[in-house]
Amino acid sequence: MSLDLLITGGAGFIGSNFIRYLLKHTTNRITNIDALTYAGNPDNIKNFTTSENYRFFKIDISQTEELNQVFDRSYDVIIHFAAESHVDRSIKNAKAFIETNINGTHALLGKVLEGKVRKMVQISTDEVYGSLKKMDAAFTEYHCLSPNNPYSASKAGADLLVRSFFQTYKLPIIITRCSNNYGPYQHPEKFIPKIIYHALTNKKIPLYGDGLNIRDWLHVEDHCRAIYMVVKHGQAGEVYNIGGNNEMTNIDVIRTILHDLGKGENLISYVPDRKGHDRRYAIDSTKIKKELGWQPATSFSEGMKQTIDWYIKNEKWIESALRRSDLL
Ligand SMILES: Cc1cn([C@H]2C[C@H](O)[C@@H](COP(=O)(O)OP(=O)(O)O[C@H]3O[C@H](C)C(=O)[C@H](O)[C@H]3O)O2)c(=O)[nH]c1=O
Repeated sequence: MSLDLLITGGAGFIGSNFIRYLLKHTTNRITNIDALTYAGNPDNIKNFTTSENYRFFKIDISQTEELNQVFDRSYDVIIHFAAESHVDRSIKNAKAFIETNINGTHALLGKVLEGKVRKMVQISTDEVYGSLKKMDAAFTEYHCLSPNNPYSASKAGADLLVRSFFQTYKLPIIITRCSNNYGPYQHPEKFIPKIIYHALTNKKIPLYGDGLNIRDWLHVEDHCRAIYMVVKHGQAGEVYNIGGNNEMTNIDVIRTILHDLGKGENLISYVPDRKGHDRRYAIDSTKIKKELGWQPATSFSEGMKQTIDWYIKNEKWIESALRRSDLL
């Protein structure tokens, strides 16, 4: 059965990959809304317009009048990707993070409360759990939230609002929390595309602190497949962690990419640490594996080769993304 889906933030990295996944594997009707800020890139969605199941509106979710425009119909599911997501930007100025991530989520919850949507999936992050010490176990869905930077605090705030709407109004809402994504169409301010672009153009690669912070890397296509399983089969009120099972130190990520590109380690430049830099993220994804039968399918070495290949072929895309963000 085809579903009527409302996707927020569908011109961003994970959102646009999710729509690509839907157009390839399903016949669902898709309404994509995105504010097209620096990270929501029209280039990411330009091929979608040929599909008759797809429509796009430039909308800021935190502006209720703008949001009303797409409620000319009701939806089966909202899949809520729209978010300010770069930790370094949130440390400089958190205002947009509060507006989009908290007020925007609140505005969408209002639409679910009005009965305009049958189900909502809130796309969140493992950063809301805070940081783990190296030897600790991974975070499960039942860990308390302990965010350490303004970005993760804004996502935790949104998650708690979502939870409260489930508890108070019994609305059919689900939260997913992923680890660090990588793959095509990721904004080059983020670690992996930044390393690739700097290596390709022989620029120094800034490595924060001692380079031993650990992230768990998840290929974006594995993530999109997991989200669609949650859309179809997830239980209201539940949280599902989605991890890549692939923890690496930042220095090892850089070394892998430099090696794949045949570049030397002289490109690495140790720079002062990010303020409040979380040491390690790791999540336990047993729940989604057991309950929904999801598994990550892409190994890091294979996913990284594909990803590097994509950025090599799309160097112009990287430069236009940097220009849109005043970074070039
Ligand atoms: C940009 C940059 C980053 N780093 C380090 C900082 C982190 O330890 C690691 C990854 O950084 P990035 O900013 O790409 O991602 P995180 O801060 O882990 O957060 C990301 O993954 C979570 C799940 C989200 O939810 C965020 O939205 C997403 O941005 O590389 C450097 O050493 N140098 C750099 O130039």
